[in-house]
Amino acid sequence: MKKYIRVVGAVIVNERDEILCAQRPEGKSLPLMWEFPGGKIEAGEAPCTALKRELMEEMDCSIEVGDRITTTVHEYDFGTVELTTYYAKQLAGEIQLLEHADMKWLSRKNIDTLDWAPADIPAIELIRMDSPTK
Ligand SMILES: Nc1nc2c([nH]c(=O)n2[C@H]2C[C@H](O)[C@@H](COP(=O)(O)OP(=O)(O)OP(=O)(O)O)O2)c(=O)[nH]1
Repeated sequence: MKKYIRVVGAVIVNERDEILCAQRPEGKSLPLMWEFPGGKIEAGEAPCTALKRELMEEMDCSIEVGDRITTTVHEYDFGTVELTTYYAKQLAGEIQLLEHADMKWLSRKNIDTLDWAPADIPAIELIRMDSPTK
């Protein structure tokens, strides 16, 4: 059976209703594809705690976690990823790219112009259609 990997992703929205998009590094799975910052939930960890921990580790950024967007399951050759996305707001700190190759802030309507990790596509569609009040 394939490895089942539970992952959380933060959809960070700024005051201009732009979304933070992060590019994966070259040397890992899904190289140079775009994703939401976040990562694997550790054993016994709450999803929201995992998301805050990952954002500190990857971007030195503290966040407030908001509404859940969606949970989707995608089978990759290296395993099955269950991705849950949450809206989030940046609370403090300058975003630092400690693990990612690049980042962009994109408007909702332009968010689908990047080469997203396949597991993210359902969330991308929901975010594009969503209102800017979140
Ligand atoms: N953080 C994050 N990971 C995602 C997204 N979409 C998606 O398919 N993934 C995949 C990529 C990774 O295989 C896994 C997340 O684990 P991770 O963030 O700890 O990834 P990693 O590169 O450090 O680890 P690895 O895959 O090299 O083992 O989920 C997303 O939007 N955000």
